[in-house]
Amino acid sequence: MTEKKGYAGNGFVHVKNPHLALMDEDILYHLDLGTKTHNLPAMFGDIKFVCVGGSPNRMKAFAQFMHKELGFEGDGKDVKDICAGTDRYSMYKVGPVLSVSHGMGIPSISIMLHELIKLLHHAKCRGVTIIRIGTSGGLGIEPGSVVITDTALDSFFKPQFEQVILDNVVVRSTELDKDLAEELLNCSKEIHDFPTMIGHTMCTYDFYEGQGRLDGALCSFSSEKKLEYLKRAYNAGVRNIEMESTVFAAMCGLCGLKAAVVCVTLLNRLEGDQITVPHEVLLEYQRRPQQLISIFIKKRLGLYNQNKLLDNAFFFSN
Ligand SMILES: O=P(O)(O)O[C@@H]1C[C@H](O)[C@@H](CO)O1
Ligand SMILES: O=c1cc[nH]c(=O)[nH]1
Repeated sequence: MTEKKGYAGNGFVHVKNPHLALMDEDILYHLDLGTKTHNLPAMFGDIKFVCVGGSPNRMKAFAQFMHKELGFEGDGKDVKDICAGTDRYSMYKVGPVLSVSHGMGIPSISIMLHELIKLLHHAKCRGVTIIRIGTSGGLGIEPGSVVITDTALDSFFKPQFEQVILDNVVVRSTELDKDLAEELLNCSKEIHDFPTMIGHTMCTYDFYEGQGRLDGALCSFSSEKKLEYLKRAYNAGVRNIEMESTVFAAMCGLCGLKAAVVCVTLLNRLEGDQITVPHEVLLEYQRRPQQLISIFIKKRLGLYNQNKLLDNAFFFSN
């Protein structure tokens, strides 16, 4: 069974669940938010950009970076974790930007996305763009390159995500918004410090065996088999490998959210498995997608003027 994409005609976020309308209260358990305990439209109604990524520290750093980039007063160091009541995910709001962590892998991001999408729906948000800013393993490209995903592929190089629902397998499309990917690539032309490209991203259920690594606790294949698989992936158009893009693309597509995946590559998987770059270099790599997204957001808000910020602080309130 294949499910059809959502239609985002009116710009609202679609929740495709008839049971929700019958519920008196919706508790977003893993976010420690709820429709009766929080005024979600007042708290989140102005959100236009949602950025998600695996690590809570990265998403806090991104919020602090956006605080500075959008010209808010102060250093943003005291930005509050809205989900501090739970240690599952972290969430920060900076004007129209929401920065949320999702943990590692498909099950973790999927739980976060169910609750985040309902949150945007309850808050009556319109015209939201959602971007995953992550890390990945590169295929045949220079480490530190940034890949903007056009289509997320599964481990068989298919553009689909298989969701098990009860005892059925439902196949969902993993295509992302092509215009958004092009817009992001255009923004990357403002940055000259690292290469950025559009390519397919392979999404796996595991970092080790699932990504053809020889250095896990378990490995049953040869170095030749690994390279043969990774080269086939490269020939299928895959330029990087990570662990969330298929379910992210599928869920956002069905709920009418314009979505993009922008990941930096930490290594070239055709040359090795272990991530050997020093910690400071890793931190600098992780900032690359953030730099790109900051330009994109500022351009969308009309605040980007040849690298000079307009005096925009008074536009926003936290
Ligand atoms: O957003 P992050 O950097 O967590 O994405 C990738 C995919 C996995 O979650 C993780 C593996 O190291 O990094
Ligand atoms: O190789 C890598 C690096 C980061 N994240 C992944 O999923 N794989």
